Order: sequence, then C-alpha cells, then structure tokens
Amino acid sequence: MEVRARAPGKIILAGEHAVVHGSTAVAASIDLYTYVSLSFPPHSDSDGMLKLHMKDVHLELCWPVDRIKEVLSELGRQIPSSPASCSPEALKLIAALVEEQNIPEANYSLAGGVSAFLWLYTSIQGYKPAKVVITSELPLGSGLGSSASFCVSFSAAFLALSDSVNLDRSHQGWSMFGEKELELVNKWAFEGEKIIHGRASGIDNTVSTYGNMIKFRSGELTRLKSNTSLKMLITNTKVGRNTRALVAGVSERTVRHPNAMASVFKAIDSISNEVAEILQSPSHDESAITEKEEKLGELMEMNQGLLQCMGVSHASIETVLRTTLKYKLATKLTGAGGGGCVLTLLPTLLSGTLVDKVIAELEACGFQCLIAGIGGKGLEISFDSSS
Ligand SMILES: Nc1ncnc2c1ncn2[C@@H]1O[C@H](COP(=O)(O)OP(=O)(O)O)[C@@H](O)[C@H]1O
Ligand SMILES: C[C@@](O)(CCOP(=O)(O)O)CC(=O)O
Ligand SMILES: [Mg+2]
Repeated sequence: MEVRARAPGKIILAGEHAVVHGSTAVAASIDLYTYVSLSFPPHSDSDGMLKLHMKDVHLELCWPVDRIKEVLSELGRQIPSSPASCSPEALKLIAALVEEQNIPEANYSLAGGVSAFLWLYTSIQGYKPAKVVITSELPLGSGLGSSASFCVSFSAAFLALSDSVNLDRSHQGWSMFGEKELELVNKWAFEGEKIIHGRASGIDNTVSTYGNMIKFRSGELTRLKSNTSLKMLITNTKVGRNTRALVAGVSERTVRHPNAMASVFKAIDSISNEVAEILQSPSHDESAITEKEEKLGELMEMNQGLLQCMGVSHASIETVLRTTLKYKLATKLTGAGGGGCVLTLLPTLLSGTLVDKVIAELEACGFQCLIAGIGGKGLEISFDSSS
C-alpha cells in the first residue's frame, strides 16, 4: 500500500509577520502543490531503513531505524497520541541524526526541513522502515509557503497509513480528508512548521490544509466567502532568504522598540480586517469591482510600507515596486520578504497587452513572473493498493 498526499502553497494578501505577533492576516491557497508519497517495504524486502528522497534538491537520505530508535530513546519517549511540540532536547537529538547525513553545505537550510520530517515521522509512525518521496511545484524558500505544504503533506501521508485515522483506503483517485482528520493534520503540520520557522503563526499550514481564502488570528481560522475573483501577478525576485532568520529579525526589532512595533502590528491588523471585508463584499457591477480593486491596491501599498518598517523589504522588492508603480499597479511582498516573491494586483480591466509589458519589464530585471490560480483546493490524498 502506498499513499500520496498533496498540499498547496499560498499567498499572504495582508498581515505576514504581524500575524506571528497576534495580528489578523489574510491568505489564500494557490494551485501549486507539494507531493509526498509514503510506502512500507514488504517484511521480506525490508533493510530496516527509513529513506527520504527530496527530489527538488537531489538529496537521498537514509537512516537505520534502529539508529533513530537508539538516539531518540534518550528521551524515554512514548509515541504521542496527539500532536506534540518538539522539545529543545528532542530537537538537539534530531539535529544529531540530521548531521550524520553530511548534507552538503550549500543545502544547509534544508536541515530544518529534515528535522521536521524526522519529528513528524517518528511521532506518527514510530520506528517503521519506510520510503518517503517529496517533490514540489513551488519554489523553495520564496514566500509561497513551501515549508507549510511540506509539513502538511508529510503529516497527511503519515497519518493516512496510521491507526489514528479511520479512512476508506479503497477509494480511487484524489480525495479529501474529513474535518476531524484535517484538524489533526493541521496540528501536526504546525509542529513541523515551528521547527522550520523557529516561531510560526500557523497561517501557512492552515491555508495549505484547508485551501480557499482564510482570515487568521492567534490560531483562529475564519473561512472567507470571497465575492471577488482576484488576479495577482507573482514575481519571484529569486533572491534567496530564510523565513526563520526574518521572523527572528522582526522579534528582535520588537524587543528594541516595543511601543512603535505594537502600533505597526495594530495598523496591520486593521488593514487585514479591511481586506477581508472588501473581499467578502458584493460585486454587483463593473464599477463596484473597480472600487474594490482600488481599495485593495491601496491597502496593499499601506501593508508594504509597514513591512518596510519591520525591516523585511529588500532592494529587489523595491525594484519590483518601482517597476509596477510606473503602470500604476499596487505591489507588496508576500511571505517573509527579504527577497522571495512579490504580489502585484492586476485589475480586471487591465489590458492583456499591458500585463505582458509589465511582465517583460520585470523579467528583463532577471525576475520570474507567474500567475497562479488563487483560493483553490487544500490537502488531498490518494491510495494505491497495487504497490
Ligand atoms: N520540496 C521540498 N524539498 C525539501 N525541502 C523543502 C521542500 N519544501 C520545503 N522545504 C523546506 O522548507 C524550507 C523553506 O521554508 P521557508 O524558509 O519557510 O520558505 P517558504 O515556506 O516560503 O518556501 C527549505 O529550506 C526546506 O527546509
Ligand atoms: C512571516 C510569516 O508570517 C509567513 C512566512 O511565510 P513563508 O515561509 O515566507 O512562505 C511567518 C508565519 O506566519 O509563520
Ligand atoms: Mg515557510
């Protein structure tokens, strides 16, 4: 039996970083997915190994399960029956298991992801030999939530073949988990995301699990019934960055300037709530749509200014801002910033020729542009009993 899980990436329309400090944020899933497959070798073929093949980064890792058990037994740990945080002691032991793999220096930022994988696998499946393969349509470390879709698809695959969920494994093709299972996946994925981000709000794993468009504040999810079909240009500056470091930078600034940062977070909370209201308001006719788009554009610009205040913009992001401003288009970074991806609102009435011109100008700067479907499906799984 093999199970496959796929979970989408996301864009944050308003509120990134501030959401880590308790403000409201608004996010939507995008139609780019991370895929995980999990299979157990038949007893006769088992070499007692846990194998992880990360196709996008051309890495194949492998641990004897007895070695994992030996190292983690120091914790005297029982397999938890419900989602549990990885303690600093456990993280240290897991980091030692990751280090034994001699991951090349250039791939070092992957270590957090591998640690999250080991924590989720051993917590949900214990010490069973298995083969796990991951591949993604998302650019990694670019603000489109690859880390969350990584954690959601791992958690879903591990839970799907565990005793903790009751599923019809004879179903053919992609299917959805029930509400109870989604909640469990989301909680586990959050534990993984915390290992990768250091401090995580939970918005990315939540929108990857449930899909659509959501408003999120302090762990509370509100599903939005959007009346607006949004078109966003996503520009990948291709400047590498690391969410963990950027989130830590904002926290340090908050310690240095608590009052000023509290005002910034409060302003962002208002922006996100207004964005959510606009998205849900009716769009009777063309003029109502234009009015909504103008308001959304203005709020995006305000949010970008405040992200700059937090110190998470970047010269490459400013170049995208300057370029799109020439066409009177509103732009903000999405995700952790510091490079990565930037969103530009494309109004419904904007001509195709103009969109092509903006894209050509951005690509001439060395950036990569894409237009993804927004607000689609969340997590799905599929069983293959032939393997
Ligand atoms: N397909 C993948 N293969 C291997 N590692 C991945 C994959 N997707 C995500 N990751 C992990 O997530 C990290 C990137 O997460 P992060 O810095 O939060 O950026 P983002 O979530 O915006 O893509 C990578 O360094 C890696 O540890
Ligand atoms: C900066 C933050 O708000 C979003 C990070 O998104 P990403 O990892 O850059 O895709 C962090 C979080 O909410 O956990
Ligand atoms: Mg991330």
